Amino acid sequence: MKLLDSIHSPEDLRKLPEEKLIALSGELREFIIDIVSAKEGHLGASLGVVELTIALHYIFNTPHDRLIWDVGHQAYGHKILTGRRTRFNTNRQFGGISGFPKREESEYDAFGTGHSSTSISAMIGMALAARLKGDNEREHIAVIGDASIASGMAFEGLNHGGVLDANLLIILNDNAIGIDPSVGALKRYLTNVKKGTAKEENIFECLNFNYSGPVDGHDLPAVMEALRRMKQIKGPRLLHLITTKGKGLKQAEENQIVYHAPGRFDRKTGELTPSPSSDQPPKYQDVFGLTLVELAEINDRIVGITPAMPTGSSLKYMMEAFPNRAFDVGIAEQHAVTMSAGMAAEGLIPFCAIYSTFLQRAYDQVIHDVALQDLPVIFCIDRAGLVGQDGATHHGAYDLAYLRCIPNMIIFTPMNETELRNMLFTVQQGVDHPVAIRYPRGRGVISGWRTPFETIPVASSRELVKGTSIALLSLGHIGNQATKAIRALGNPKEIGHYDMRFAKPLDEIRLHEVFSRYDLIVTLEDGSISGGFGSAVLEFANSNGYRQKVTCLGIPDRFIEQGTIEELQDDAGISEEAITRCLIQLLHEVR
Ligand SMILES: Cc1ncc(C[n+]2csc(CCOP(=O)(O)OP(=O)(O)O)c2C)c(N)n1
Ligand SMILES: CC(=O)[C@@H](O)[C@H](O)COP(=O)(O)O
Ligand SMILES: [Mg+2]
Repeated sequence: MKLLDSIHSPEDLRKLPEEKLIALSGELREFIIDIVSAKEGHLGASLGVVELTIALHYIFNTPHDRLIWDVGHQAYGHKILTGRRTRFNTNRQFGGISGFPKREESEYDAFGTGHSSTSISAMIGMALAARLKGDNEREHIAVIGDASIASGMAFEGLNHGGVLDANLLIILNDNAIGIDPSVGALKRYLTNVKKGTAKEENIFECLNFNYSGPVDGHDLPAVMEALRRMKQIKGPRLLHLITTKGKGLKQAEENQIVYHAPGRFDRKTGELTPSPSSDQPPKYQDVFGLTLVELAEINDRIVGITPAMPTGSSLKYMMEAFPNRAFDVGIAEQHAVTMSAGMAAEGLIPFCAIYSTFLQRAYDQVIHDVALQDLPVIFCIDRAGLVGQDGATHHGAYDLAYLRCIPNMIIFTPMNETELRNMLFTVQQGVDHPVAIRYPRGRGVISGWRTPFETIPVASSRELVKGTSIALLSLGHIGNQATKAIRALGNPKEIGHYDMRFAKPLDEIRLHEVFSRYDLIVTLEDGSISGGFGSAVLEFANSNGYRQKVTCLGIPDRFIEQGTIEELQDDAGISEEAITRCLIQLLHEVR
């Protein structure tokens, strides 16, 4: 029997003789590779903290001692050792366990994560709570990566934590990479610490943390010894571990960007499983990234900004082509937005590429620094809508609602690659307002997308099909599901379909036509119904005295968990089947 099979909780782990832990780390690594190779997920980060995970649960009294995993994509080993080994094959699947720590899933998941750099603040909150309850012994541990600790929120926590008389233990897991290589002055400083060439003063000691390290994070006895030493000390402490992302799988160590979340791969050779067909439409992110390079060639005022997602957003193409005009600022969404505002104030045309879910962190900057000054920052909002297996922390469900209420914003969402390309072309000609262009994770619908540029007038929509009594108004890529649903019903003459393109400003001329012609209206979007595009249409109808029934299809008022995008769209009621069901019902009403 394997050692791993005997561990159902950290209680079992703590009963193992210490000399067996190295063998256990080998088994844990193999188990993670086994499951992730078949079921997909985040690989490199979890492989890099196998020794640390075992040591933490062995030495500390979890779950009483609080353990928080920043971002949480490295917590697979933690999940497996804390009673979820037999369910780990459902990781990130619909109805299965989450790919991130989640309080409702286990008492060992002290705090839910997914977005980065929250662990230090959450840990401080828990430590202060313990102190107020008269417990000065409990330990509070935040495991945070080198890219995440460079974020503003982590610095806020360091600044506060350093003056507290509370049990705070930060484990800095330094592998010198985020998803893409880490950037910035802190990265440079940490590199110098590792080389032993850092200045005398240690940055963390200056902030009043008791610093220890750097320690080889794959030398299990050394990690155990360091943790035991830290346990003897009270107050704010930081242990600096050096690890290798992807440790234990050659390809993952050698190609850390790809093996961050590699998709399926051969468990034995490590080779990636090829995708079924090369003749697929392009990913929206690539249409954005490659089109931006074309536009930057003809317009030297264009600059590109990404907060730590050059590969995921495909801004990497512009970074390669124009290294002086494209910037990875690290995990710093707030800085990315305000820096873009500064650039726009100076007459540049900043394309700020940012995932919908991560833009949430820079909401005040969007309002206060961009919109209030009506600065023409172009937000290229990727991963809008349901994103799939990353689940509730990562869905881009709210951008339509949270942007629509901001004065001066123009919100465009393309139904296909050509519309995305043409809108990127349009805005660089000069729109004079902030613009949000939102598009989903995944592929578009057409292969020959590199068509000649055309301008898209602001607030213009497209009539796709004229009908007699039911108008379906769709926004963005999800409109393709509506096209399929209408086709599946045999293109009934009653149903008209419109690609509305703009959530703000609305194409009011079109809406007057639609409300004058049709008896029933359906709106369709891949964002929250509350406050989104459907709400905008209802506001229009209300303020113009139209009385038709308006059915709003979109993401309902609950958090959608993880699964394939198809499963989740069905769950939310916006899949092709769900749209078909809705249209059948409405056809009964009008026939
Ligand atoms: C606020 C926020 N921005 C961006 C991301 C996307 N993201 C997930 S992991 C990651 C890199 C994290 O790097 P690091 O902290 O060094 O951890 P490692 O993966 O190396 O363990 C990024 C940018 C995120 N999760 N949250
Ligand atoms: C953990 C995290 O936040 C990222 O790794 C995220 O999962 C990336 O998402 P994409 O795969 O859509 O780029
Ligand atoms: Mg890292």
